[in-house]
Amino acid sequence: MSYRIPFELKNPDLLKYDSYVHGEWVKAKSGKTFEVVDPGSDKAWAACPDNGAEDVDNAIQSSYKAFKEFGVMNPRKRAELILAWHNLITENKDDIAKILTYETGKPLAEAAGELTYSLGFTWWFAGEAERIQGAISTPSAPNRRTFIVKQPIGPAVALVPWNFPIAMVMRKAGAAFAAGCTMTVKPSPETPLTCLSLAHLASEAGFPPGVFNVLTTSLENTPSLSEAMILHPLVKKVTFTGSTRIGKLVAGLCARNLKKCTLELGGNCPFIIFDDANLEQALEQFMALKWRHAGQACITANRLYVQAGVYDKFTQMVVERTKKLKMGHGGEEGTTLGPVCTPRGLVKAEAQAEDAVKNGAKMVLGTGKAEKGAKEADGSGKGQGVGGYYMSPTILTDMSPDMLMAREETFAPVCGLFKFDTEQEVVKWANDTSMGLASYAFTKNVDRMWRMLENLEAGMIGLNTGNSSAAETPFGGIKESGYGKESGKDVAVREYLVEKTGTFTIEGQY
Ligand SMILES: O=CCCC(=O)O
Repeated sequence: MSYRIPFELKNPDLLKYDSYVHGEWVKAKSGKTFEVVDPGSDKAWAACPDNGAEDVDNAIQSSYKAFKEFGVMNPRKRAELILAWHNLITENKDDIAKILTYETGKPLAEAAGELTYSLGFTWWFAGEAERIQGAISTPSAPNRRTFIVKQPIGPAVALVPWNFPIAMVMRKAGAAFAAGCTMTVKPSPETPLTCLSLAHLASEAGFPPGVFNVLTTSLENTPSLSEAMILHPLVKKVTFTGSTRIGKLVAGLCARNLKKCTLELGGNCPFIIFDDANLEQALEQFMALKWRHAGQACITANRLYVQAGVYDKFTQMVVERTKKLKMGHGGEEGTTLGPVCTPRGLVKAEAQAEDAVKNGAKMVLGTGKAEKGAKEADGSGKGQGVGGYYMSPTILTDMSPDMLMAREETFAPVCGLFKFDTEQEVVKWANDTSMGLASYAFTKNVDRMWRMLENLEAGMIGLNTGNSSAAETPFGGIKESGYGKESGKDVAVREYLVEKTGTFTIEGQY
């Protein structure tokens, strides 16, 4: 079947439809393919190999073969390769952003923003490659010195989500390549093409065959392919970003052979606004965080807690600003809110909104229902009617802790406001979740700010700040949001290293 590509690229070579193994573009052994669909129109526009477990050994053997050389390559050379990749991605930024929009639905400006964010990783990890250092010390036993050397752990596997498919690949691969590890990536079935464009540019940048492999697959084959990748004896490290449910399965598979793994899992992040907050500042930060990718970020503001004294005012502010969003196809000029990436996302969001209303919440904006075709966010119906997985931004007030939206990640453009009275009460509610990815607090009281940093249970705390993700800062959760860090100084690369302790006896020295 042939497909019509719904956009034009300056560099059409970026569009690759086969998997990438050992420097070759390859098909699945079964010959099967699966379709890539534009969430903004519900139309398939490409197809990629539907790899299964039988395709794994070839890719991992290649990764292992490449590791033998890449793992001992001089760090300066690895840094140069990462930088060459960085420069090529920069040159092709606009084109890759377009592919991203037609895979994920996110508006072009946001897609370009993801590219800028992602390029932070290649820039940062090019620097980190040369800064991997051991340690030396003098133990209590006489005449001895101990030292620690760090070495790449071995071939790694990355299981990558669809919501930030470029950033997640570059964050994981950047750290792996800096450490000297090779990586086989399994992109999400929704977003294989951006990953393949990165593979193409990695090859142009001069990475040796096998350093960066990509195995694409369908939703149906994802469990068996992932399992085969994780369990392959030559794989020494697994990194996964996705739901807590799947994260637990990944951790279980890794545990069988004591394989090191990094898990970046779900969030259920509270966003707390105290009476003494600067409401304009809080609103700016909230708008950017909450509606980013139609609410589909793991660190999104999932529960909005507003103190009683400013609750009504802030509700009105957030409703007025949200009405100005322009919902539509991500590729259309001026769109600020795209569709969600999958129809299943809409089903979950509808159920959550319905549950909230049934339990006493008031819907003050939107419908909480999927709609066909893009409309203005104010419900005026002036949209383009293009089909796709749309829900106009929905705001609910009078939320309570027993509702589904308080307990689960929403991952859609639905926002619920909870009213609270005291700091003690809100901290209790905020922490009343098995998740611990990010939390946000807005206050101008310095003592309270510090208490929030210490008392909120999350791996990342935004203080008068919404999104703080950046290559320079460690990213990662606590509790059931996972373990291990990505990005940041030393900690991210350490996930791909083993440490060896050497002990040396010196004659004639103290
Ligand atoms: O959704 C997960 C990643 C979001 C981020 O890196 O800021």
